[in-house]
Amino acid sequence: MSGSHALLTLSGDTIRGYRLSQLVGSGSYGAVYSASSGSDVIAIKLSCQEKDLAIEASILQQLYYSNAVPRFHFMNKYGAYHTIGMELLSYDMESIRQKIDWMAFERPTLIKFTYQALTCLEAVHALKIVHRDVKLSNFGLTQPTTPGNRVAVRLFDFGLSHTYADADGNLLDDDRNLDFTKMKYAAYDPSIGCDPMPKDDICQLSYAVMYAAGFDFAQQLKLPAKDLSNWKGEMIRDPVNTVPPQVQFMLPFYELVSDLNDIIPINYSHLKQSVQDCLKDVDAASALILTVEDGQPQLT
Ligand SMILES: Nc1ncnc2c1ncn2[C@@H]1O[C@H](COP(=O)(O)OP(=O)(O)OP(=O)(O)O)[C@@H](O)[C@H]1O
Repeated sequence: MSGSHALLTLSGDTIRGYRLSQLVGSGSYGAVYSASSGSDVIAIKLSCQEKDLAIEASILQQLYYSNAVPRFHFMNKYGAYHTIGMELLSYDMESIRQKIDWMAFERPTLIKFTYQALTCLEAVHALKIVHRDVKLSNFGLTQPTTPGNRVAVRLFDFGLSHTYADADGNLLDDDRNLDFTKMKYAAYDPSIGCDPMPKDDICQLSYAVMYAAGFDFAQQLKLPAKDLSNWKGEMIRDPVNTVPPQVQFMLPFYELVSDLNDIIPINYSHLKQSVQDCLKDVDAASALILTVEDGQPQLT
């Protein structure tokens, strides 16, 4: 059995007093289980990638009170695996998208999601951390709270993240030397070899939003490298004529994203206001509501 396959068959094992109950997700190097100890239910992520998991644990700890990421519980070693215990989220945004009509969120949902996702990134960037792997499947929702089934957006999977500057603002290298030119959904600058910076997280968010709106971003990523790069460049040079029809209504946001650079500090209030301006009759800061009927989630 390969190491990664073995990661998927650990239901029933106990880690730090928590019994792994159900596999809730898996990625290239990790598996995530729901796990319980009495009435306490959490998520436990297991991975063989020691360094990535240590970075992720440290970042979740730093962001504990931010309401931007799942709450950190513990880090542990379990046989050959490294583990993180954290708050159990409900759905991730991509798995909801796959289950809803037309595989596209409605405009008010897109607006509320984008607003909250920006708030998450603002908290992350405030600590001089850049996520570098922003995509729809890396945003999750908290467990619904009663009354009303309100949920909040959380950013997770900090395996590729990096603290890019110290407290004095000196830039810090990442000795993992990750190559972001190979990441299809990288923002334009990293795709041509620049180090990913906070504005690139926001650019990746803008790609995630068009995908969430029903634009066939997966097909776009299949373009020859040169064409894909040209398209990303055009999104910056000429958003009016490049932003896909599904998110033309969010042009105020895309225009601001195209103006971001690494010199001028990001004005998150301005970005959030631009999201609000896209749909004036919806309060972008109002809560998202998650309902599930016959296994079919709805996010409004
Ligand atoms: N705290 C959590 N609560 C519930 N589910 C989670 C949680 N964290 C992650 N998941 C689920 O597990 C999946 C894999 O998690 P994660 O993305 O952190 O692993 P990874 O191996 O780093 O993945 P990737 O290959 O995308 O980098 C996610 O897509 C999500 O569905």
